[in-house]
Amino acid sequence: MTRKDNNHSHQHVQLFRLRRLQWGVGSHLCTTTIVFALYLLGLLPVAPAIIFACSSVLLNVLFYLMIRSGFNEHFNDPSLTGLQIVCALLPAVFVMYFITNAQARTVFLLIATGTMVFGMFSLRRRAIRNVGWTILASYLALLLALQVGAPERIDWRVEVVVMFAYASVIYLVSYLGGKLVNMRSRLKAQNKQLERMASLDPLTDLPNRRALMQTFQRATHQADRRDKDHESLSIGLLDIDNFKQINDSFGHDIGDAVLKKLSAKLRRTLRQEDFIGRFGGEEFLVLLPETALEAAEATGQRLCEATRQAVIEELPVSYSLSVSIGVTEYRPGEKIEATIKRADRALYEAKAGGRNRVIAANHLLPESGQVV
Ligand SMILES: Nc1nc2c(ncn2[C@@H]2O[C@H](COP(=O)(O)OP(=O)(O)OP(=O)(O)O)[C@@H](O)[C@H]2O)c(=O)[nH]1
Repeated sequence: MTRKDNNHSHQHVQLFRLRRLQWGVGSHLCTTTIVFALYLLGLLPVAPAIIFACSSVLLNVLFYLMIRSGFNEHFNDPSLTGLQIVCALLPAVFVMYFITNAQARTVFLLIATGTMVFGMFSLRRRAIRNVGWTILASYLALLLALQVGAPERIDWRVEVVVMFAYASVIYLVSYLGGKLVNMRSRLKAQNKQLERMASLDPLTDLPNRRALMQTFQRATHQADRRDKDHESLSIGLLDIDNFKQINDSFGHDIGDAVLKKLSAKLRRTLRQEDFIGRFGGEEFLVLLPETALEAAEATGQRLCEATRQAVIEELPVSYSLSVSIGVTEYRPGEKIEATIKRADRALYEAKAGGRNRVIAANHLLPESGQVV
């Protein structure tokens, strides 16, 4: 993955976190509505209701700024889910203190459970459980505060049952959350493997034709954008010479081993930023970004030399392995199939000219009345 791809996916993750913050805002709005409903019902004085609404707004603005500025990256959980849930507890516990009806108080435990369930999608099992225990501990602290400030508002027998029920809910949610986390990481690993399988050639471990075409297409977009600075992009179509003969004389397994070992050797011969993949059979496509035709021809020569020098134990020492290569430069705006076709024609010339060589498709040389 290039640095640009990394940046792109990082921005994507941050955007996703911001979008998830909207859920938090939604839940705050919902709780604020309940708080004001309790006020209208005469179960809560107006001052705590207003303080609750203000602190909700403040918290959400704070979290928004933290994600927007990238400060969230300094946290163990950059999505800040656990922190958001725990911070949302403070105004809730504060407002609960002033609610005169015990039954109305438990509504907040219900909302807190909802937020915990929400945490199941991004928190690990332990973190979910910790959030749950924090909620329960806050509730207990509230009851103790009430015991001191307004003991007539609590019935400890009922509260013990409530807390026991809530502890069971915490256990259940964290258990299910753990299962969900496992499922998610298994799915992620399987997706990665599927992606790998869909883009790699199983024999040579090089990118397959599909991946090659995608990368080539992307490279042409970049070359088209940079056209003003004359950034070139060249390709080479490489074919092992007389490969059928290797199969026929030494067997298909030896043919496979040659493909495998030569692929690795070719990959090592190229620069880090170059790209090589198996185009099909014994044919390979090489993508050479920021490379003009002359330099591409020189790279082709290096690949030819590397093939001649390749030590493949499965072949007799006397066997001289060689490749033929057709290189060409991508012309801004053209279809990749047209570039490949030109490289293929150059490759055909290389084969016809005696193999074990590089032929560059010269832009100006007409062939059968066509410009190649
Ligand atoms: N062992 C092995 N052989 C393969 C594989 N894919 C294609 N081939 C063989 O590669 C050979 C290609 O033969 P041809 O197209 O005649 O080309 P060539 O013998 O290399 O001759 P030139 O290209 O003209 O030099 C065929 O015999 C295919 O069966 C593979 O994965 N493993």
